Amino acid sequence: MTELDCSLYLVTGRALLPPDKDYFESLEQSLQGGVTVVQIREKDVDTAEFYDIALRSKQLCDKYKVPLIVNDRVDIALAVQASGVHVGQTDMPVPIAQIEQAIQDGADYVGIGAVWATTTKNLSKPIVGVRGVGEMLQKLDGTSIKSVAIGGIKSSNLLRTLHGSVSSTNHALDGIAVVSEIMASPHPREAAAGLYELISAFRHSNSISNALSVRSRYSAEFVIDGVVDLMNIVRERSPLIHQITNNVVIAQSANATIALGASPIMATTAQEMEDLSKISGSLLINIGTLVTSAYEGMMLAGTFANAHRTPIVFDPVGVGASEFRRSSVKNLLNTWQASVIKGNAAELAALVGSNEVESKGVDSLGSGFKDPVSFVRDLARKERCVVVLTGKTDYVSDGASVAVLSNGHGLLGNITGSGCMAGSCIASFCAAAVAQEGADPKEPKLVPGDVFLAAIGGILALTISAEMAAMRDDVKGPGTFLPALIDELSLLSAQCIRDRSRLQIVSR
Ligand SMILES: Nc1ncnc2c1ncn2[C@@H]1O[C@H](COP(=O)(O)OP(=O)(O)OP(=O)(O)O)[C@@H](O)[C@H]1O
Ligand SMILES: Cc1ncsc1CCO
Repeated sequence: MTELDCSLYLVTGRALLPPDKDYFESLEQSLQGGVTVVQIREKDVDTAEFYDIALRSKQLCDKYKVPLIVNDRVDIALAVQASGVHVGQTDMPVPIAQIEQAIQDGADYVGIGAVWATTTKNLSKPIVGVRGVGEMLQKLDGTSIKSVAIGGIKSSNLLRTLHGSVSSTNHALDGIAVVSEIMASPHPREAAAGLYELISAFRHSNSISNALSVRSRYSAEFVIDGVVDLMNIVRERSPLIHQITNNVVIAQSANATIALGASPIMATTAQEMEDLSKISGSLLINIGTLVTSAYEGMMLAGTFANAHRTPIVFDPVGVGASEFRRSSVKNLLNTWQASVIKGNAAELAALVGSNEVESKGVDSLGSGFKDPVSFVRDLARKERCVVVLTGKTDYVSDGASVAVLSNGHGLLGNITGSGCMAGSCIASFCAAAVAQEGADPKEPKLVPGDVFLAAIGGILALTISAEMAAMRDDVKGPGTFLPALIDELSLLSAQCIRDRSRLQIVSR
């Protein structure tokens, strides 16, 4: 087979056609819209009818110079001189061994899925999940085998699917397979064209960068200027920050948000997530006191946030403490894509299944990672987002650069919820970053704005305010420190950030 362009791989199925839509008309319009490969899949037809459909489909595909692949039936593929035959299930989870087998068998491409299951109540539960796709793609490193993700992919989750389905080695998908969004559409040409445009834009941007980091190099001066700009935007625009957080810190996190200049709404119920997603500048999800009802809200809120290209800051509080937290975090991260994951050393160690750092409930014990710089960089690449590792020193990475931040005060470690407030501050800066850049629907980035700068900004705002609070005469200990910290967040000036920031950028 000649070089296969898998960008937009249509899997047909006459059962999905809208009423009165002719199959061949639909196929031709989807070819005009930019479908690059067609796989015909027919259930419950006899051989003669399948042959007929395959032959006419082949003629249409030839007209548009698009390869035709036949699902499962080698005899029909040969009879109509199709470009190929697809073997194996199309909509069952692909085990990693099957990828290895396909490499050995000399396959031209592999379909990886099912990424998403069918939609129920607006919530797509992943089967393989985009994080699973990324792992499988890594297996294809060094081969010329193309890859296509399949299963429940539609325009509402396309960007999240493309963004998340990239391995740590930056191996991205060659394309996506679509069934119902094109086949069930009364306007398949437009449906295909919209999908094709986004896929090609993403593939282009991912080939020139890793589509995760905004810049390949940052200087400390540039970062501080950027942070000051973002802080001003928080104050000028007062973005709405939707926070689903724990009931230990809910009031102090809301107050920290207001002090910084943003506007909090603390809401957890699934029924209101769609409405809130339309008006929020960013979303914070913190699992500190996770209950089942809030978990449902988190699943939905994140899904809507991705669809609206709104940043999600995720705080997997105490993830190592229980199996419930571990499995919930896994499902959440498989369902939506965070823009920032923030945690202390024990939480981030538990997230990757490492026992390098011990935890005690929500707290981290010991001195942390041996090589925190490499740890945050690798995790950012793996999770396809900015990672913030908190502690006496904070580390922030976009998968390329690492910012090492040495501000803060020991009193932050003596109150509860300083990490949670850091999350609220980061979410406020993320909303400012989106407002600063503005959403360009043609730009294939999951969220607009420089999330790396925003994450650094949130940490600097909290830690420098903490230093200011700790110096005050009225602060006698943790009890008086907390209200003073809220005061200092509201008083924080650009000059104070410039004078006090202690940051170093490590690039490799
Ligand atoms: N000893 C310390 N010195 C300076 N800064 C600190 C110290 N301890 C914590 N901080 C700061 O406090 C913030 C929160 O970090 P920490 O790692 O304590 O979060 P956490 O463990 O998630 O907190 P919590 O679970 O109470 O919300 C970080 O920005 C960090 O820099
Ligand atoms: C103490 C505590 N327990 C669950 S959440 C929380 C707040 C700090 O993470």
